[in-house]
Amino acid sequence: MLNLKNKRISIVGGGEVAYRKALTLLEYCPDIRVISTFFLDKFNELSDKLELINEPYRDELIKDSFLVIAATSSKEVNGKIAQYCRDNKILVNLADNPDASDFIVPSSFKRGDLVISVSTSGKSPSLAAKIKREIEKQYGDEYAKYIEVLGDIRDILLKRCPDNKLRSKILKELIYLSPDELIKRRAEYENCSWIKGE
Ligand SMILES: C[C@@]1(CC(=O)O)C2=NC(=C\c3[nH]c(c(CCC(=O)O)c3CC(=O)O)Cc3[nH]c(c(CC(=O)O)c3CCC(=O)O)/C=C3\N/C(=C\2)[C@@H](CCC(=O)O)[C@]3(C)CC(=O)O)/[C@H]1CCC(=O)O
Ligand SMILES: NC(=O)c1ccc[n+]([C@@H]2O[C@H](COP(=O)([O-])OP(=O)(O)OC[C@H]3O[C@@H](n4cnc5c(N)ncnc54)[C@H](O)[C@@H]3O)[C@@H](O)[C@H]2O)c1
Repeated sequence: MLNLKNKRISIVGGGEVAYRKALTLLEYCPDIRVISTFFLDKFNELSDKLELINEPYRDELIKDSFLVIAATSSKEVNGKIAQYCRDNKILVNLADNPDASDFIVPSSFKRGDLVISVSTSGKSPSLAAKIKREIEKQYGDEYAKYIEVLGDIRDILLKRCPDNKLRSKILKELIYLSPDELIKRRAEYENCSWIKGE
């Protein structure tokens, strides 16, 4: 998982594929520039979150990017973008060429800080999306809160339980508690200064 919070991403293209990648990446990065000669109408709904540049691709427009998605309908333009990125050490994904990409965008979903991603390494994006839909049903919205409490308890243990073995044992057991038991446990740990074994 890359931390993209302080990085710029550029997406070239304004069609269905560019839109899908923009929606996914907005979950991780607040600085996204989209460059295209034409934009689907639904991009207007994201105009306060994305920088939309209505121009044909040129190298200058992506020069300060950390990561670039080449999603135009032109293989030639996508290839040109890939070449520029390679020459300038910018990570690049080509929507039409997984083999020439530095990374592949997986099918993914979030429940708060829980991120689940599925990839078929480019063999079948449809299968990746199907498996994601199956897993999505098993991990509902309640997991956002659940993972938050787990994170709180882990922070407390890192500060107040100096015994590494004990800490690791507790952390491994916590994930089998129900959400209510977990919340009780957080309150217990919050109220004691040092956590020791029985
Ligand atoms: C997961 C997902 C994420 C996303 O896009 O955000 C994603 N594709 C999704 C859907 C999807 N894409 C396509 C279909 C039509 C049916 C089919 O072909 O199966 C469907 C199904 C649909 O629309 O439901 C067509 C397609 N896709 C690629 C090519 C070009 C090629 O392979 O050469 C072509 C043919 C284009 C053509 O015909 O010209 C390439 C890639 N697509 C990837 C990701 C990467 C591999 C991921 C992996 O294998 O795990 C990779 C390699 C590159 C990349 O994009 O990083 C997203 C699911 C989102 C979700 O619902 O969760
Ligand atoms: N990765 C995937 O999941 C996936 C899925 C389907 C298709 N594809 C591939 O992705 C590409 C895009 O698919 P799409 O359905 O979004 O296509 P699309 O035709 O809807 O959109 C292409 C976009 O590229 C823009 N464009 C073309 N030339 C440009 C240039 N020189 N500069 C800037 N913008 C330019 C167009 O204005 C348009 O907005 C295709 O190559 C397709 O083969 C990938």
